[in-house]
This record gives sequence, structure tokens and C-alpha cells, in this order.
Amino acid sequence: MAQHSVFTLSQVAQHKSKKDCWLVIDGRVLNVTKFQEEHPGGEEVLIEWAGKDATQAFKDIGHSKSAQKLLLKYQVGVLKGYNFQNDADAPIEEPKKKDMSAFVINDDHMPKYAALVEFSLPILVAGSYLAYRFLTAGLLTF
Ligand code: HEM
Repeated sequence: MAQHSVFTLSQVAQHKSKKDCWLVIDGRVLNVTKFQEEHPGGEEVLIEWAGKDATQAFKDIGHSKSAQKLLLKYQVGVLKGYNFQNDADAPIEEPKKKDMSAFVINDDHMPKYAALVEFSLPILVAGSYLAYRFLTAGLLTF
């Protein structure tokens, strides 16, 4: 799990200008200074919420899933004392182990020896053919 700095709300409140704009959403401390101009909802709303907990405002808009994922890109830390209630809310940037296991299970359907057979079968066939040609050529000569 990625390590994050822990900030209090009063520390976040020190970053409330256009040139240094932080806010909190779902316990994540976000530095949105560089995102202001890109924000489809305009920079004004971000400045309005700068230095504050904008969770409710963010949710009220009904931001899309991709907007929610975008939050991770701007995360610089977590809010002190915030209780991440479930895994989905936890500040994790890498895929969860549970998600990964789905891929591992799919791999397990193919036994390891099957991969070896799959690899060596063409070599065996080619080798047998060459041996056959070699032996039959020898027989024809004599
Ligand atoms: C880092 C924080 C934020 C990110 C990454 C973000 C991202 C986005 C994105 C991607 C959209 C386009 C629509 C969508 O995909 O949902 C959007 C629209 C919008 N956002 Fe944000 N947003 C953030 C914070 C906020 C905050 C704090 C407010 C405050 C109210 C806000 C207000 C809006 C509004 C008004 C729209 C336009 C909605 C519309 O046109 O229907 N956003 N935002």
C-alpha cells in the first residue's frame, strides 16, 4: 500500500489560494492547483472549496466514476482521523489483491506441464520427421 502523509484540516486550510489550492474529498487530501484549468466544472468551484472539505459538494454534483478515479491523481495525503469505512474508500492506488486473484484463478485452469508440452510438441514433431527422413534415406542408399 502506498504511503501517504497525514494532514489536519487546519493544515489543509493553509492551501486556499489559486496558486496553492488543496481540498479534501472522502478523507483524501488533494492538491488541485494544476487541475484548476482542466476542471470541466470550472476553476471557480475549486477555489471556492480551497482549503476545505469538499466531499459533499463533490457528491452533490454526481461526478462520474472517471472523475472519482481522477481524485487519486491529485492525492497528496489523507485527512487525520478520517475513518475509511470500507476497502473501496481506502486510499489505495494499486489494484486490490481481491481483484488480482481473478486473473490468477484463470491461469490455474492450465496445468504447468501443459505449457511445457505446448512448447516442446512442435520440436518433437519436427525432430521425428527429420529422424524418419534420415533413416529412410539411409535405407534407400543401401
Ligand atoms: C479533484 C477534485 C475534482 C475532480 C477530479 C473533478 C472532476 C470533474 C470531472 C471529470 C467533471 C466532468 C463530468 C464528470 O466526469 O463527472 C467535473 C464536472 C464538474 N465538477 Fe468537478 N471535480 C472535482 C472537484 C469538484 C468540486 C469540489 C466541485 C464543487 C462543487 C466540482 C464541481 C463540478 C461541476 C459543477 C461540474 C460540471 C457538471 C456538469 O456540467 O454537469 N468539482 N468534475
